Amino acid sequence: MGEVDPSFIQEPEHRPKLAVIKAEGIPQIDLSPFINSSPSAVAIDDLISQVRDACKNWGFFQVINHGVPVDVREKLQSAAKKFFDQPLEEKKKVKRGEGNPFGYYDTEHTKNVRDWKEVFDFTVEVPTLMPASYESDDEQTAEYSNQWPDHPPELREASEEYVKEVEKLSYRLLELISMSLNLPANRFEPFFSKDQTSFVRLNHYPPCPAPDLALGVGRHKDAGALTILAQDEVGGLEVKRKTDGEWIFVKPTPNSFIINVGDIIQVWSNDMYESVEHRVKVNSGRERFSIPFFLNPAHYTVVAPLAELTDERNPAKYKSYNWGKFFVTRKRSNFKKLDVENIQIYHFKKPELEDNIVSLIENVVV
Ligand SMILES: O=C(O)CCC(=O)C(=O)O
Ligand SMILES: [Fe+2]
Repeated sequence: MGEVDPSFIQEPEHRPKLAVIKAEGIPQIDLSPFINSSPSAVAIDDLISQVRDACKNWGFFQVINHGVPVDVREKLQSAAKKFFDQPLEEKKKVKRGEGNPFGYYDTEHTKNVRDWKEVFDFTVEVPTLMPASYESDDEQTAEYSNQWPDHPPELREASEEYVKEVEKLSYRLLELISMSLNLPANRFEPFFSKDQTSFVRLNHYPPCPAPDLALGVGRHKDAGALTILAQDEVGGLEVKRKTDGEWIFVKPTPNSFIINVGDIIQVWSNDMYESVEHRVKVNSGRERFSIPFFLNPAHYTVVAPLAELTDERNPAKYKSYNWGKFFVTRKRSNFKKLDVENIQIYHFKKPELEDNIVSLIENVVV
């Protein structure tokens, strides 16, 4: 990417600190009791309570013994490196464009500042159905498929194998999260079993001559339900600690995955769990690779706090919204610098005072 163009420069208050804060990191959870075929009830209960604590306190956790074979992950990591090692003209042959949001690109903006990275996105469900536009009155849908490059030839198969394994893990995690909210294990399954809009991103962060000014990914929250991230040994991910807003470095642990709850789980849980801000630092010496799997529901999913988790004492904090429209609106702002803030779930937040008054009136009447 050469010199640091001004479009990459973060506002002073969002620039990264180069020193790493020594702190207790995000919790690590050993999933082996859940991956084993005959786990004890006590072990499962313990796991559920670890997941509950991690989701409440951090919104993030790291899992080990997760059941995804290490060779499946390594095959994709090495194919991804081969892909990004090619000259730009080669990568641009599978560039995302007006007609297809999946493929290669290097001009993503997060909060209107350009990210120091290049990515290759591919979708899980082929074809993936999505609203054709972000306009709320346009009901047309579009069908998207993947654009696989000729080189390296193994990228497609490595990607498809990886998805199969990580998707299984995502369902197990959803079950744990569901039980941690005192819901049946399969409560979330119908949102994903048909027409899911999940996708995988291969991230490449090249060495950056100004790691004090730019970020690999600017501060953001993931918009979907759940993210399962594989990071390499270089490190760079930072999570905003809920207790004090400090940015905490996520130390790479070999063969682990980093899990975070996204905005949709925040809304479903009516703020019991929070989708937490994170960002990626870059460095001047080493390139870094990471692979997030974004678990997203069908585009027609109407996202709202779950009825089981709300009542008159804890009324729904959000108005419902359409996932597909939210997603395409967010994507639009990620690819060009806009003058407006991109769409966020707090735009759907109900005014609390009004809620309280309504529930007070209801209580008086009843
Ligand atoms: O590369 C990473 O560690 C995280 C990337 C990320 O947060 C994202 O792509 O949403
Ligand atoms: Fe993210």
